Amino acid sequence: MLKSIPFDQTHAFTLLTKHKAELAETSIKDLFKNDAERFNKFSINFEDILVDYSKNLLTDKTKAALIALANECELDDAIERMFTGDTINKTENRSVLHVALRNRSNSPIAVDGKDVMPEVNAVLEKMKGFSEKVISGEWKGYSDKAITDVVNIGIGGSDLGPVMVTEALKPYKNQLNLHFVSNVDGTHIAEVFKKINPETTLFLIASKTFTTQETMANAHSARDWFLANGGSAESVAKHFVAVSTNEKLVTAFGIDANNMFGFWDWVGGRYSLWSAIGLSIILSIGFDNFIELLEGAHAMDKHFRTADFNENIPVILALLGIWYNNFYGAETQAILPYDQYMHRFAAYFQQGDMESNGKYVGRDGKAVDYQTGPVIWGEPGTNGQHAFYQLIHQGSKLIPADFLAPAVSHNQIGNHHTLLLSNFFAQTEALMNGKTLEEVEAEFVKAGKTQAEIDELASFKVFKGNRPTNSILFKQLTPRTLGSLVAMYEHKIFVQGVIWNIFSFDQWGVELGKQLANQILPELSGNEDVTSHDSSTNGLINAYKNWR
Ligand SMILES: O=P(O)(O)OC[C@H]1O[C@H](O)[C@@H](O)[C@@H](O)[C@@H]1O
Repeated sequence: MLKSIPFDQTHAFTLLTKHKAELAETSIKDLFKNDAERFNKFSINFEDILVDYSKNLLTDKTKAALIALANECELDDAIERMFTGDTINKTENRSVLHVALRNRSNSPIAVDGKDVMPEVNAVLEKMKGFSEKVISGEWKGYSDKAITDVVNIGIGGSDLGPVMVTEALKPYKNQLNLHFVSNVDGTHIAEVFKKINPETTLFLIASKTFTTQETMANAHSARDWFLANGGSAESVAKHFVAVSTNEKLVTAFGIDANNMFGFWDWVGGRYSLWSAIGLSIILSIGFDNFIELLEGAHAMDKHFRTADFNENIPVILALLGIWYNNFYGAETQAILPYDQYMHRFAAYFQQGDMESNGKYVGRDGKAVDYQTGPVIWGEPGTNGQHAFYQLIHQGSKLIPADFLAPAVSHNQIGNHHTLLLSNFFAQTEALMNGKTLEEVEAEFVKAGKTQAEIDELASFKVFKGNRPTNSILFKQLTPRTLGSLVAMYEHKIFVQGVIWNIFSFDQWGVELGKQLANQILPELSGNEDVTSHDSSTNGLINAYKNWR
């Protein structure tokens, strides 16, 4: 079990608070001027990934103090506990073993004394056999036609990972058309129905619990649609498979246990794309590419578990996040991929990070009085530049940002990629350097402006700079590299949770939402006015009843 170590009572916390005051007059720009080795010192190469964290408000002393903080919070011990199957998810009494799902070395990992690797490998083999049949056309629908379309029905962790990865790895895609239905809004599934043919469609019902209201509603509507459009009860087995930990409910729904791909309660929903939840990924890019994804994640796992904290990418990124979040009052973290294929990457980590570290209760059961998880947001560059970067450059808030980009594009069209990357390089430089009043005035003079015009306008064009960024440059967005990048962020989140002294692997806040919706549901039938809530909720429900 993880110890409770209140983070703000550590010696390192006090040191960092003092150290922040020492840095008050320091700019990142000056740190570069005074140290020719800064980039080499504060960047890490890992396989085809280069993580440059030199454009941060960080000196050797800052780094040492942050690592001292990690040590004082016994991060080493926490990492080992995760990798060896300790029940670190205390509030649900579970191990946290997404690392076992991609444990390509196959070394034994025990939960309650039993090695989980044979089961992990058995499910992978089952998915391999099944996906090969579907992709090759050997798996036939009820009218003996090959499958052309796959519809993944799931939400949260049973949707976001597969969506993000299948989008990111589109260049590796085969002929199957992938669709994702998550929202309980009937519009989502209705639009998919317009595009598919029941004879050639395979539905994957993906739900860890197989109780999630949205997913169950969509699954039943899919089956109703299938039966109403030519399918029969006997042919359901050819068109519906399930991905779940709950065999009982899967069979109760009418899906044969043979058509179920299992996983285990030690896989958190938001960490489940590596499990059978990845079946839609396998169907989209093939089993071998999925294994590459796992290999990439496994390589990052090994790095995280063994590298000295000074050179440990997830640890460094996590500590930098804590530095800004808890010592500079930053409330958000932007994730900005300069790769259109990664357009769901930030959305994916909204769940990964905010569901994990959006907690105010410490591991001792008491409320913490410091900030925990940041608000995660972002869009691909350069779209973001023309939307919200104004606030990052000149707003009143400090917004630490991760910039990610591939050196080689999958689509070599004209000079698009050099244009894209020139923006990637320019933005972090500009965020750091800013623009002084003198520089702005010089520009005005050059443009022939009068002194009166300069006096009136110059201040608006000043950029303070000193805005911290990480640049994560990688060779190309391959399955292996994507696997490493996702695992890198997963472990970053883990490290932050350990240091903030919270439990990162439960999600009671989401469970509350599920209960509340179920309470109101019966009140929405009938025409009588509802009076059981506050006047706003009553008023809204009753207005809805009048209009529908
Ligand atoms: O896979 P399930 O069980 O349908 O859960 C879907 C999602 O439900 C809730 O929002 C949370 O528990 C998430 O972590 C989970 O990913």
